[in-house]
This record gives sequence, structure tokens and C-alpha cells, in this order.
Amino acid sequence: MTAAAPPPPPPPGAPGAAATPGPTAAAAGTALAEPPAIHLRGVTKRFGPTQAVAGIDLDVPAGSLVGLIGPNGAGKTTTMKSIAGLLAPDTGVVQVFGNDPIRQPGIVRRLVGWMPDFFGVYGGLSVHEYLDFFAAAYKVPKGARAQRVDDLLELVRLADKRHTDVEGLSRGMQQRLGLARALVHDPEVLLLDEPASGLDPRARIELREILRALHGDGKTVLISSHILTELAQMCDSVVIMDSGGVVASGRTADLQASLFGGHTGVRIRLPDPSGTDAAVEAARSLGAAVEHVQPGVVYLRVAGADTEVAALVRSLIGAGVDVAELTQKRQDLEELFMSLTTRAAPAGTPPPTNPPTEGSQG
Ligand SMILES: Nc1ncnc2c1ncn2[C@@H]1O[C@H](COP(=O)(O)OP(=O)(O)OP(=O)(O)O)[C@@H](O)[C@H]1O
Repeated sequence: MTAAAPPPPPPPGAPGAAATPGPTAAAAGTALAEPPAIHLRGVTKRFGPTQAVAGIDLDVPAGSLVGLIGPNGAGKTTTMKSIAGLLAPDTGVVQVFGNDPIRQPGIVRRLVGWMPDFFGVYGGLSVHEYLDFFAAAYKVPKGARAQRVDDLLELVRLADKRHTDVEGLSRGMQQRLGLARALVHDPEVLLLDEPASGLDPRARIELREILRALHGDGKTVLISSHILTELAQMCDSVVIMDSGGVVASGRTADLQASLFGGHTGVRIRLPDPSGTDAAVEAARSLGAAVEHVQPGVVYLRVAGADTEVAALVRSLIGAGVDVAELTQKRQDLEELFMSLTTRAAPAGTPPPTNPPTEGSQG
């Protein structure tokens, strides 16, 4: 797993971190100075005839925001539950800052906040009482509890709902309350199982902003979804699962580039259509393949990913071309997902090469 952020030192609340030697990052191949927040090796889990998880290796560096993506039944929930210590794997190693969730449940429970894809709320409790109840259950000291609950309500933007019955909250608000519940003991690692499912676009954006704030605070966040674009917008890196295994992992831009023969689709919109020829020339001078041109809009493919797109921007500016908008072709992410997950397409099926259209741009 490529690091989404430079790993900060292990948190004080990670007792195993200092004692355990740092393992090697599975996908990135770089030696880590400290144990990753989450470390899985050869993890398997079977339910009767179903191989839910089939030998997963995964490292999530401390402080990173990583998306776990896969179609229904890929094994995401089973993987997350094994990290939270809610399920014992049949074989393999699971560690949270070097601690085994099954053998050291007390330590791991303190380190991990778990938000299930579905959680019940207890009617008859106000939002404040609900969080206070969980704060007490997590042994947050009585004197600190009221402040902790207030801070969480501010964070998840439910301060004005503190006296509302939890059953009276909208779906989006209940999701945010569930997030606050997962945070009540101030865990270092957050495991969020499909937190955006069933939310409208505004609620998704609000959730994304809260997660970014938590990421900014140095929390490690592993978030699952079966919608790749949803996670690509908020995560620097993703792990794609299918049929119980990891089929790809890394930064989304790198995954796109590697899958599409090292090319990135780009759309450039100009404020003044008279600059179109100059834009085409500047792009060609960099070796970009110009795919489609219309007045004021140029579609092209550059060899590489973010670095090469940045070079393209410099070249355009250097050529005196004003750019109103530059977008990387987001649809590639869906193509990536479809081509990597067997249920959607047989393994090895090349990604579809749709001609660029206005509607296909992200
Ligand atoms: N407790 C269980 N008993 C039997 N089978 C189970 C159990 N939990 C999971 N499975 C099976 O294991 C496989 C992986 O399930 P899991 O819930 O981990 O997938 P998922 O990727 O989270 O799917 P979804 O996106 O639908 O939530 C599925 O085939 C599921 O039916």
C-alpha cells in the first residue's frame, strides 16, 4: 500500500508500536521505521463453503486515508471486522500498531474506532445521551465526558441536535452520529464500513469534509465502499478487493496510469476558443496524444500520471494559453474497477476505450 501521507510517529496510545519491529510495506516495497497502523499478512476467513477472505496482505501507514473498494461480497466487511477484533481469522497475521486484535483485545479496542455499515440507534435517548452512554461504556472519565461529547457533536455538526431523539435524525445525521460514536474514545485508527451508503450528495460531501478533518488530525482511516469514484475523491490511495483477495492497491492516479498503459486522459477547457490551436501545439510538443478537438476544448492523453499532467499545465502556461479548467478523465476509475473485478468482467479483460464525450468527463 502506497503511503497516502508521511507516517507520523506512533501514537502514545499504541503500546505495541515501540516494542514491535516495523514490517515491510507489502505493495510499496519500502521499509517502514515504525509498524504500520494496520498490518495484515496471509489473512484468510471462511464461512462454511464461502471463502470470504482468501489470503490478504495489507499495510496501512499511520496517518493515511485509504479506501477499501470492492463489489458486494468481496470480503471488505470481513477484513475490517478482523482488524477490529470482531472476527478471528482462520489463518494469518492481523496487527494494529503491532497489537493482535484477538490476543490483545483491550489494547486494540482502545486504538480502533469501528463504524459498521448498519447500526441500530436506541429510541428514547437524545443525541447527547446516546453519545454520553457510549463514552461511559468506553470509560471516558466522568469529568471529561460532557466536553468530549460536545466536541464530537461540533465535529459531526450535530450540536444543534443534541436534545433531539436519535430516532428523529435523518439517515445522514444518523451516519454522522455513528461516526461520533466510533470516535468517542478518541481512537487512532478508524474503520468505517460503507459510511456513505444511502446518503444524498450533500450528506456525502459533509461526510467527506469530516473525514478530511480527521485525517488532518493525524488519524488513520480505512473506509470501505463499493463505489470507486466515491472513495477516489477523498482517498489518496485505494485497495481494490474482489473474491476475498486484493487485486490492486496504490495511489489512484498511479493505478489509472498503470492500467491504461501509463497514460492519463485529460480534458482542457479554454476560456477563449481562439487559443485552441496553441493548446494543441503545446500539448503535442510534450508528446501528448491529442484525441479530440473542438473549439475551446481539447481531449488528450499524456504518458504518465500526475507529474506529467503538471508538466502539461506548465507547458500550456509557458505557451501563453489561458486554461479555464483541466480535468483528468474520471471515468477511467470506473473502467479500472470494472476491469479488475471479475464479477463485472472476466479477469484480464482490457478496459473499454470509450471515445471522449462531454458526459464522460469527471
Ligand atoms: N457471518 C457470515 N456467515 C456466512 N457467510 C458470511 C458471513 N459473513 C460474510 N459472509 C460471506 O462472506 C463473503 C464476504 O462477505 P463480506 O460481508 O465480507 O463482503 P463485503 O465486501 O463487505 O460485501 P458488501 O459490500 O455486500 O457488504 C460473502 O459471500 C458473504 O456472504
